[in-house]
Amino acid sequence: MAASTSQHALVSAKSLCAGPSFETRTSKVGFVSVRRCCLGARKLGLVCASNSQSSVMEPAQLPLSPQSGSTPKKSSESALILIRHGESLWNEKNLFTGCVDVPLTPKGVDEAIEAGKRICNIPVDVIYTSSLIRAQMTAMLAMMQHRRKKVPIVVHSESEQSHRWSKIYSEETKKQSIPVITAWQLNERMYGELQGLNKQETADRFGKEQVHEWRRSYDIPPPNGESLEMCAERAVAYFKDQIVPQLVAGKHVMIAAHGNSLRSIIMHLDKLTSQEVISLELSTGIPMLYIFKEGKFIRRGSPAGPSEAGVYAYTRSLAQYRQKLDNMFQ
Ligand SMILES: O=C(O)[C@@H](CO)OP(=O)(O)O
Repeated sequence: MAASTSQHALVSAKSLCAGPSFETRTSKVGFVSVRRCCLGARKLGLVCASNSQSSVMEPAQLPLSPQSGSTPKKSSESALILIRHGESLWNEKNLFTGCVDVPLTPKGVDEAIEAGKRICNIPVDVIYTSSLIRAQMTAMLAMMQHRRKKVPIVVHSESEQSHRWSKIYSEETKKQSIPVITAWQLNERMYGELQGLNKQETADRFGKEQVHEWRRSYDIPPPNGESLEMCAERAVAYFKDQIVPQLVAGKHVMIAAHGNSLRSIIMHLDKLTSQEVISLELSTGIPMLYIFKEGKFIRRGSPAGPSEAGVYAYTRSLAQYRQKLDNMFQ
């Protein structure tokens, strides 16, 4: 079932994204049970709401925003990479995690490194992560693999002092950096009174159906926690207000986040219904690539590793970027 539905996703996408350079492997897509894909043709709200982060960020360090008076590169396309964090210590123990701030396991570290190899030829100008360490570790470990070798630097916006104390005084050094913006809105959905409980024991105690309803219904929250709908409300609002303006400005964006905050964003990008999104499962550490062009999101599948044979999700401009890296680093 996973293979056939993933295949469906790719076929759907392929019909919209013409060209031979498309991911042909279906097993590594990281999605299962999605019936409708690559339909991100919805006009997005491109108005940038007030940006608490940008008020404390270095203009030279920052991606341009429409509010800054820069001219968006209208004809350009931007890459959007989504990565669910690698396995965490509580994934390994089968515990409900939610907003508890748990680090990666060694396997999760490896997954993040592998994810990085898969995106090492795709441009990244700005990184968004949740405020949770497992997403931040994933973003940093993945970027260590990037061929461009820019340094990801966490933007500290918690106070005027933290902004001032983390200032960089070299324009050249700034150019060789990638801002990493952390946002609680991208956090995993808050799992309420299930946080820290064992998933199997909870199913034994409350019944499989009840626990499945808490885990995979769209609008039924776990006790004192967030439903997927509630999580989507804050994650998608953040995506539209803060991240879309970067894409409109021609910036290439990576988001490292969580199963449910990313499902929310994918629901928005692929226009999935609430029925469709509940059967969408994301693998840990598998990057997903979208192209943002002329106000539309086009799903390009999951990039393959650089040493793997075969074609994948490149567009012409991504292929040119890869060529540039080949020229720079060979
Ligand atoms: O425990 C959690 O926070 C999440 C993600 O690992 O679990 P679920 O699979 O139920 O969404």
